Order: sequence, then structure tokens, then C-alpha cells
Amino acid sequence: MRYISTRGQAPELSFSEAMMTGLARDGGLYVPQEIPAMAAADIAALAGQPYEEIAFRVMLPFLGDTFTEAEFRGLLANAYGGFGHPARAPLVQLAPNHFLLELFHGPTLAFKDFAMQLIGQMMQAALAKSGERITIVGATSGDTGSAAMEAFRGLSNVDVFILYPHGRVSEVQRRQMTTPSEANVHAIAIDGDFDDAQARVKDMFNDMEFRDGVRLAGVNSINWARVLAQVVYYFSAAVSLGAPHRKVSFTVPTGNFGDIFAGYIARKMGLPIEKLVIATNQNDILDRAIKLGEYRTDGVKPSISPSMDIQVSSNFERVLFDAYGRDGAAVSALMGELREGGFTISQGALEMLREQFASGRCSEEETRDTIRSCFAETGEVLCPHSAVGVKVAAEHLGATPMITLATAHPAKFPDAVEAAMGTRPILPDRMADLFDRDERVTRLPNDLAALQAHIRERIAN
Ligand SMILES: Cc1ncc(COP(=O)(O)O)c(C=O)c1O
Ligand SMILES: N[C@@H](CCOP(=O)(O)O)C(=O)O
Repeated sequence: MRYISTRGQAPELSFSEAMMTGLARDGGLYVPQEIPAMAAADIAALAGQPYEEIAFRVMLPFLGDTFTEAEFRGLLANAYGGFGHPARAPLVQLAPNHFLLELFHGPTLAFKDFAMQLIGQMMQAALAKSGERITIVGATSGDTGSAAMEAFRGLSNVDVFILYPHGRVSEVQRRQMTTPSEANVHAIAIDGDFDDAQARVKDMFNDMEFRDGVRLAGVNSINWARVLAQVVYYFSAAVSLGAPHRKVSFTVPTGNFGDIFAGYIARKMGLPIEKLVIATNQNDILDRAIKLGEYRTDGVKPSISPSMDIQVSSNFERVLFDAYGRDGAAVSALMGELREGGFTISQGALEMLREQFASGRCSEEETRDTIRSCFAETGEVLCPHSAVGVKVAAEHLGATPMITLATAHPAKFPDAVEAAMGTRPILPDRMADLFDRDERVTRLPNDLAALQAHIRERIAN
């Protein structure tokens, strides 16, 4: 299995090289040269298997010779053993044909743990073999950062720097990033929004001297391994509702397009997914792109679902690569236009996108209403991101079972949930002292040189 860049100019890599490389050296994102198909009988055989076994069978064809089968099984056991639910990703029924896939039972209470816990294991195994030391720099709108720190804290051969937008994450999210005491994890609050943070991380990857000097690695969904690990729960959820004999649909609260792109890969592997619905908050660039054919940024608007306050959706580049016939030059040109504000999607590409994705948008008021009504009707407490998904899913219900991804635990966003339904969700016991712990964070301007200087100085000490 080889991996190629969406911009067509970077070297082809193996799985482990792509995982350790992060952003391709031409600025693109790595994708598999081809997607391995899974036969219907093999999909059917996943039913009733433990989550780790499903992950093993779904991911193995993508890994090449990176790990032996026994090694990979060991990594999966370590990654998911600490999850707070035996099913890892349980399904809850909301209505006769509407289900919620709870992805928040990992250590930091968001779906990011599914990929980050595993990528932490896989990267450590790769580093143990190579003897290298790496510097991970990531951008977060709140959840990737804490998941990354949790996965890598305390390691002697990895430093982790997380850039988050100052004042634009929830207090629980901020404290999850600023209170770990391990010296190898560093929180940086930047004066800007998530798009600024993500752009600076990509700038660091595109600065070859810095990149090679600090041995830069990425754990955002820039990293193909992140996306791959997220493909698994589409399979586990679908087979538990009767796939491949029965089709299912998914609605995915979407920001950086990584999670829904994992669903698109699952469908390409052969999982019979009828609809894949993009659900956005008021940062609705992806909904506008599908409906109007215009991919144009109009500034990040802070919302009560802050993790989705994103305009430049990194992984949209991966699907554009397919939509434009895997033409790296065409994707490079589009990304150039995006730097100037946006582009019009060609008719052919738009048709492909509309075949693959439906979309919808949820306002702030609708998010609050959905938290309130979902609790009243089902007893399920939604985080604001999951509420965006549930509201948009309701517009796409039909004969096929709909699965909405519940991407975070409501207790990560207590103020928004309390404002909506009058009750404050409680953090699990193991986090009960989160508000008593000391915080450690550096505030920096949205400036590449200042960020690089800070990182260089910290890793030198
Ligand atoms: C809680 C939550 N929901 C949804 C999303 C959107 O996921 P993606 O960026 O993969 O589209 C994020 C951030 O990524 C998130 O943290
Ligand atoms: N919502 C995310 C944004 C970063 O997304 P990623 O999937 O590319 O890491 C977050 O919580 O940080």
C-alpha cells in the first residue's frame, strides 16, 4: 500500500512513513493510492466482534508491513483498553429510525480519542524501532489538543505543542490542555482563530529548515493515520444495525472534514452507506459549498459548538482530489485560490460531491432547542456539536436507519448545555479535580516566527 499527495509533487510513501511525515512536502495531504475493498461476507463477519477486532480487520489492509499482526493487536488493546464503555462506541436509539453513536467514552471525552489513542501507540512503536525523537505541533479548536496531550504525555522522545485560539475554547477544554503536569506537553494560546492556528501549523510544515530541524510530526487529521482509525466506527455501527444486508446513513457534525471523510472511505471500502450528511454550525462553508458550489471563507464566527468553528476544512482537500480526478495540479491551483478567499467548484466536481454528500446547517438557537428537546423526548444529554448533528439528521430521516455521531461528552461544554436545558452536566469522577489543578500556558501572537522561536527554545531545554 502506497500513499500519494493530493498535490501530486511529493514522494510516494509507505503507511509508517506517511504517519510520521504528517503534511506532504508539497503542502498536500497523503491519501492511499487505492482504497482496499472489503467483501460483503467480510463485512457481515464483523457483526458481534469486539471493537478492537473490527479495527484490526478494517485497518490491516492499509498498514503494509508496518507492524506484525501480533504487534498491531497489542497496540489496539493498549489504545482502547482504557475506554469507559465496553462497546467503546455504543449506539443509543433516539427514535424508531434514528440512532446516536456515542464517541465520547475515551479518556478526554471526545471522538478524537479513538484515533489519537491508537496513533499514540503506533507512533511510539515506530519511534522505538527508529530511535528518533520528534516534535509534534498541532492546532486545535478544543478537542484534538487534549487528546494529543493525553496520548503522548510523559514520553521522553516526543514533545507536543498545541496551538489553540485564545478565549475560543470551553473552560473544560482549556483546562484539559493547560493542566497536564508532564514537561513534554506545551499549551500555546494564540491570538487568532482556529483557521489561524491550523495555517501556522501548515506554515511550519512548509518551512523545510524548521520542519527538518525539529523533526516535525503532525497529529491533526493532516495525518492519514488519524482518518484511518476513524473509519472503524462507521463499520462497527453499521454492522450492529444489519449492514451489509441493510443500508445505513450517517450524519456527522463537521468542521475540519476529517470525521466525515472517514465515512466516505468506509463507503469506498464497500460499506453500504446511503447518505453521508455534513452537519455544520453557523460556520457553514461546507453546507454552502455543497448547496451553491462556492467554497468561500467568510471569517470564523464563535459559536456554542466551538470545536466546529472552522472555515478552512483541511480534509476537504482530500475529497476535492477525488472530485477533480486525482489531478494534483488542479488541487494545488484551488488551494492557491483558497488562500485568496475561495473558489468556484467545477460542475463535474460538484456533481461528484453532491452524489457523495448531503448537507445541512444548524443555527445557535436550533442547537439550544435540540439539546432541550432531545433531553425532554429521549433523556439523552447532547453536547452542542452532537446537537448540530441531531438537528440536521432530523431533516434527512427516511426508511434507512440514520446514525448521528455524538462527538463529545456534554460535560465538556457545561455552560452551553446548562443554558439550553437548565441542568449542568457533570464531569466523570476521574476529572473531578480539573478546576483545582494549576494551569500552564504560553500566550503568543499569531506569528510564525514567534511560534517557531518558542518551540525551538522549549525543545532545547
Ligand atoms: C466535538 C467535535 N465535534 C465535531 C468536530 C468536527 O470534526 P471534523 O473536524 O473531523 O469535521 C470536532 C472537531 O474536529 C469536534 O471536536
Ligand atoms: N475540532 C478539532 C479541530 C482540529 O481537527 P483535526 O481533526 O484536524 O485534528 C479540534 O477539536 O481540535
